[in-house]
This record gives sequence, C-alpha cells and structure tokens, in this order.
Amino acid sequence: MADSVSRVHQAAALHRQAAAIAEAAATVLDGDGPATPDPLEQHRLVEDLRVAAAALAPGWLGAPLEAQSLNTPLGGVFPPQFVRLGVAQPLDDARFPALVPLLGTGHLTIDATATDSRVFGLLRSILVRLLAAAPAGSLLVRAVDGVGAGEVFAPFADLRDAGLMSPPATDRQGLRDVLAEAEKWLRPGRGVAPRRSRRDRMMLVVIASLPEMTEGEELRRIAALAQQGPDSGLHLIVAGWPPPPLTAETTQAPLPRTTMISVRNPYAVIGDPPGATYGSNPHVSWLNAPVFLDDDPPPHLVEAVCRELVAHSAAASHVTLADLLPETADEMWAGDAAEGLSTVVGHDGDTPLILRFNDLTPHWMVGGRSGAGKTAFLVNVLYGLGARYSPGELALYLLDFKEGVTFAEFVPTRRDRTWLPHARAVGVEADREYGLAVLRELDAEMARRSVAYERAGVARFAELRAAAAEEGRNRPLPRILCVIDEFPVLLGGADPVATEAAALLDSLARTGRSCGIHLILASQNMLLQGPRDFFGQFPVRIALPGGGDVLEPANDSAAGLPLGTAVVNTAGGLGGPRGATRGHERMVRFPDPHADEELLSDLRHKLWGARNPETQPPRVFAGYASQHLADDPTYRSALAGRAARPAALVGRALDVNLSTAAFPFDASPGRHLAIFGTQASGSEVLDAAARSVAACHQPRTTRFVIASLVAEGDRLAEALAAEIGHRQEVVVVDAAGLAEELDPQRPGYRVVFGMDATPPGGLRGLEALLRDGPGRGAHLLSWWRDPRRFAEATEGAGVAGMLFLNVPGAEVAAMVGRPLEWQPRPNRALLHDRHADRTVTLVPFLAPEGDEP
Ligand SMILES: Nc1ncnc2c1ncn2[C@@H]1O[C@H](COP(=O)(O)OP(=O)(O)OP(=O)(O)O)[C@@H](O)[C@H]1O
Repeated sequence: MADSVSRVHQAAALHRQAAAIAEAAATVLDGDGPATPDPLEQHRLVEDLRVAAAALAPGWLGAPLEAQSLNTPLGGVFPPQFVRLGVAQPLDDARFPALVPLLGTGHLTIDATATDSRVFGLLRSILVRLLAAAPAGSLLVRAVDGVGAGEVFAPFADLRDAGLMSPPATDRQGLRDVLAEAEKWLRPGRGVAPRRSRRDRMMLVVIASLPEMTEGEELRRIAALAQQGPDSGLHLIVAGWPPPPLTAETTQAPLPRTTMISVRNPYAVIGDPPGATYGSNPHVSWLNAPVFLDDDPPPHLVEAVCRELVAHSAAASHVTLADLLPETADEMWAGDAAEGLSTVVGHDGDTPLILRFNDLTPHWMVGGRSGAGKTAFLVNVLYGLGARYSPGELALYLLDFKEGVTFAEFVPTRRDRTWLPHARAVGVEADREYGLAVLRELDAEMARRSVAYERAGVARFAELRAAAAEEGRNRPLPRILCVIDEFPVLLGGADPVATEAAALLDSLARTGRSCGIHLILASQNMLLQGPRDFFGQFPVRIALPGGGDVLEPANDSAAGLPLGTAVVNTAGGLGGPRGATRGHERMVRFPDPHADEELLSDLRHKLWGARNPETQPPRVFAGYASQHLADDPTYRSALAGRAARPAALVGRALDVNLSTAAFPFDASPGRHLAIFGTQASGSEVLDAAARSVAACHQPRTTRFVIASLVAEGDRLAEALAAEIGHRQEVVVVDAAGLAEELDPQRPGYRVVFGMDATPPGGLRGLEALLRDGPGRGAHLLSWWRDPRRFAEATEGAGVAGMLFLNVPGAEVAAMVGRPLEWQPRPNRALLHDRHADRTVTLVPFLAPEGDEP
C-alpha cells in the first residue's frame, strides 16, 4: 500500500515536471509564432520532451512496441495514466513520443474508424500498452466493432475466458448491451458527496466502428457515458467519432472530456486533452506537430501479454472443489446443525469465506445471468454441506424450474446408482404443481415443528432438538434446506398455483428460520418487485456475473464480474459507504465443481456409501421423463394380488411422492373412465388403464371385451388382448360386435379405442350401460379423439372419470361443468373424478416403446 502511495507521489511529481517542460517547449513548437524557432533550441526541447515522456509513460506505456522486450514485466501503477499514440515529428530529424492522458482522465476519439489501417494499428497498440501496464485483472475491456466484425480485437480473444475482454459486439443490440453494462458500471449517487474510489478496476469501452443503424439514442448514451464515466473509472475510445451525420438527430458534437485525434495523410493531429493544452497559443488547440500513429504491434508481443494475463487470472482464481470441502476425512459429517449450518462458498484471496444458515442469515438469494455459474455455485454449496453434515442433521429439497440438469447429479441414474443421501425430493425441470406440492410438504413439516415447540415449551431450534433428545428420540431433528432454481417460474402467472406458492414461500421465509427450515432462491432474472418484506427475509445475497439485481440498486459492486466470481453480501445487498472494505460484502472466487469429475464422483460415492443402508433414495420428479405402468409400485402390488379394489391406473400425480393416479371402479352408476384427446397417447393411457384393471382381478374372474375402431388403436388393442388373455377371458370385437356388448347385464370391462369412430346407431346401448352397468360389474374404459361425439352420445348420462390430454381448458370446463386450472401441454394430463369431485394433474402412463433414449 505504502509502496503504491509513494509511486503515485512520484508519478505526480514527474507529471508536474513534465508539464513545466511541455509548457516551455510549447512556446517553441507553436510554429505560428512571430520568429522562426531556432532548430538547435528545438532539438534541445525535443530531447527534454523525450525525457519527460519516458517518465510519464514508462515501459509498456511509452516504449516503441516493435523493439519491446518480451521480458519487460507487466503491471505497474494503477491506473496507467498516460499512453503513447505515436511519434510527433516537429522537424524531419526531431521526434518525441506523443502521449495523451486517458485512464483516470477522460476519453479518446478518432475521426476515422478501424477500417483505416492506421486506426486499426493504433487501437491494438493502445490496448496492448494499457493491458500490459495495468496491474493484471484491473482493466476490463468491452469491445464493439460494427463494421470490421471484431477483427481488430482478434489477437486479444484469449482474454475473454479471464473475463478481461468481452467478445466484440458487432451489431446494434450488442452495442446496446455494452452500453447497458457500462451504464451499470457508473457509480450511482452522483450529486451526493464524492466518495473515495474503492474500485481497483477500470472499464474501457473500445468502439472500433459503430454498427450500422446506430441511432441517435445510442449516440446520446455514448455522450452521456463520456460525461459521467471518468468519475467512475469508465473510459471510452471511440473510432469514427463524430459519426457521419445521417439526420439532424444523429449529428454529434465532440464527446466531452475527450482528446480528439484527427487522421490526415500520412500523419494525424492530436487535439488538446481535456482540461489542458499542448501549446501556449490560445488559437492553437492541438499538438503543433504532425504525429505518426503507432503501427499494429508485433503479434508475438500481443500473444505474450495475453498469455501472461490469462495465466495470472487462472492462478489467482485457482480454487478447487477440494478447497471448499472439510480438510480431513474425520471432519466428514462431523457438523452439528443445532445452531445452524455453515459451509465454505469460495475464497476471498487466500481466505475461505464461510456462509451460514442460522437465525441471522436464514435464507440466501442467488442471481446471475444464464451461464454465470449458478449451477456450479449451488452444486458447490450442496456438496459442501453434504460433506459436513450427516443426513440426520440436514435434509435437502431441490427444485429446478428450468430446462437443464442442475440437480440431476444428486439422484440415481442408470449409469450411476448412487445419490446424495441428504436429498429427500428432487425436481428436475419441475412442474409448478410439483413445486407447489413440495412447498406444501415443507409447510406441513413447519406446522408439525411449531406444534412440537409449543409442546416442549421452547423457542429455539437448538432447544427443540435438546428437548427431543431428552425425550429419548434417538434421531436429531434435521435442518431442512430447500433450493429453488428459477423460482420466478413457480410464482409467474396469475393463477391459483402462483398464489398458493407465493403464500407458502412467504410463510416459509418468515417462519422457517425458527423451525430450522432454510431457503435458497436462485434466478437469472430477479425482478425483486414482490413484497419488499418478503425479500427482506433474505439477508444473504449472492451476485454472480450479470446478477447485480440481487443487490440494492445503489450497490454496483457486481458490475463486470468475471465467470467464477461472486459478490457475497450478508446485509440484504446493501452497498454502504465506499470504504476500504465492507465488512458485510466480499468478492469470492468459486470453482467449477465439474472441473474434476473424478473427485466429484468419489465424493458422491463416499457420501452415499456412508448412508444408513435403510435410507430411501430421494423422490425424483423429472419433468421431461415419461412414466410407465410397469414401473409403478401400485401396479406391481396389484400384480402380486394385493389390490383392494379394481382401479384404472392412469399415471403419476404431480405431488412430492409422485403417487399413482388411479380411478377406482365400484357399483355406483356412471363409474366408467373416458379418455379424451386427439393424440395417439390417448390409446396408450387406455392400454395402461385396462392392464391395471386386469391386474386387480384374480385370474379368470372377469371378462374383457376389446374393440379398436381406429387405426391408431389396432396395434395396442391386439397386444392388450394377448396380454390380458393370459389371466382373463378376452373377446375382441369390431364395431358391430361392440354394439352387442353394450349390454349392462353382462359383467366385465369394455375397452374401446377410438370410440368416437363408432358408426351411427352403434351407441344405442351406451346410456343403459353407463347407468346400470356398474351395479352389475360392467364398466366402460374408452378413448375418444373428439369429445363432442362423447357429449352427443352420452347425452348427459354421467361418466364419472374423465381424463383429458390435449384438450383446451375451455372445452374441459364445458365437459366438467365448471372452470378448472388446466393448460394442455406435452406429457401431462388432467384426471377429474366427478363422484369424488377431485382433479389431479398427472404424467400419463405411456407405452414404453418409442420414447426411451
Ligand atoms: N467457477 C467456474 N470457473 C470456470 N468455469 C465455470 C465456473 N463455474 C461454471 N463454469 C462453467 O460455466 C458454464 C456455465 O456454468 P453453469 O451451468 O453453472 O451456469 P448457470 O448460471 O447455471 O447457467 P444456466 O442458468 O444457463 O444453466 C459451464 O460450462 C461451467 O463449466
């Protein structure tokens, strides 16, 4: 620190000295003075200027790059203030480096774009100088090149992974994104007392050429950034400014706080820098000597600088999953959750940052754009906790509402049968209904715990656990952590699911803390516009790249974060005074847990191996997965002869247990099942329903009549007849045969594929069968592609069980007789039982063929 202060003092002294020399030189260089300057005197001054330039722009900033040694060390004073643009040549044989102040002062504009080879070379040489001279990682470059497709920035591409340079924006939207990021970089709270700069990073926006169609709006934003930027460490280099005016609207003044370069042939003229002048003559506002701009730097030089910066960033960011885990094997599962849970979430320099779930920091919120490493961060936290606390101390409920695999690694798969033993329920690409069911389960657990508090007469979770231990309960009460990725999906939409989910989340957020129930809500799009006091329950805010929204609007500390870093704030995102450090905010680096798959896999196997062998695997809901009758536990127990009464099993309900959705048959009139939907999956659900009913009956105790009236049903009907034929009497009929079989006096099941295709007159017996059949053990299981045909045929004779596939909500409402919450979507169905007045959304049973990967 003292070192850098003294270096700043030194630079300031050099600056004063150089300014004095420049002033003396200017008198002579202002060639339009009355007397022709003495060449000898000019040579002497040029020499003085060279000395001054070497002091102001040492090393990388001012040396000729073609002669620059690769061994010149990188880094130096922050910020590198002066940078060389080229060589000024007042006389044929007298030259000195032409410098401008840029970082820490203002901006640079060039009146030609990088399509001019001199500008092209200049931009690269300025970039390599600044990147090499600034302390590694302290200069973030945002690049725009509307015309040249980013070619000028190509040699710097390696800096992208280190987060130091963005991929060049090449169109108007890209420009807007860059401007938006730069605007975020601006310090808020202008107009309040100036604060000491806390930033140790600067942002440099380099526009090599504006995209076509750039409009007045963007140009104004650039001008506004130029006005406000320097106070916040934001600087611009704009080539092609002012842009050629297309309309009065796009006519632009020079940018404020800017040194302007005007490219002539073969030299350039450099205007006065902001707030200063090169000359003493008030009529001359430029450096009164032609300047030959620096050429494109040697490629190996750029490459070497980039390589070293990337290596530096990799070394600085080298945190591995092992750094977040307990150090020794003895510490595995040694944690006691009575007072809270804690884990290391990342490293601040060399210091591990420990975060907690306890009374003070009960819930966390995580924000970051897509690809910012949210999954990585959450997976780290889950393994960190899973390694420290046993499943008896910590239970996990994991919900992911986006397409992706955030939590898929915690559940058993065909390839790897292990699972994270703490996981109780895992939803991958979960449905909102499933999310709601999980919240209900947590709410019920919270209610049970609240009652236990009252009974035990205690107020704190640790006391509750102690009381339970005294009562001789040998298992401690675990803390529960529920992680919800993309939680806005659950709360989105103005429907009853959203309303109930919001109420449950609110109650969990408020009351959960005292019951040992904790939440992590994550999203790429925070919109913290819900009730303020709801978000107030989340004191821990973690901002990953692009996730600054989780912080207070006035807190800009997450601007420009590279991948693998996060701002962790434990004061609800509050910024607070820009002091040297903020006690409640840290920037940490965190690893990509999947960088070392072997370590990860070993860890999961170790945790799984240590579980109580009686632990059940988590209940898993994978939104995209099909469900099959053959895997269903209720069906299996029916096959084993344990069915209490016949029921058609049609799918798995969207509840936490994925319970089997069943339609039971009894003797009440109307006890039949009708399946609706044009999709052929209707025939598959009917097939599952018929198989399951057959399984519920002891062999040779009932009779099945099977008819397929549509081509889509033929194959299934045939296979079904063969299958059921092993256990029960089966008759396969055509439309005419079916008409005969619609006889309520004959017990048994009629299974009809495509019943809407019955020829006219073929449904005459239907009404009687529907009404009187059940009393005699006769039931109809049918699939209708067209619900209207069903309505006409049944004419109000009730069918109690209706299962809807791709049937619009309005039609469902008309058939059920009242509105129901239903949006038809792939792989989902709605089952309504009129008698029980129950409706469930479910994943229907499909035939196993065809949908397996
Ligand atoms: N700390 C890290 N260091 C380096 N690479 C990382 C780090 N964290 C994540 N990554 C990589 O970045 C990519 C995106 O990470 P991740 O999937 O975690 O992001 P995400 O925010 O969950 O994205 P999405 O929301 O789109 O799923 C992955 O390829 C991952 O390997």
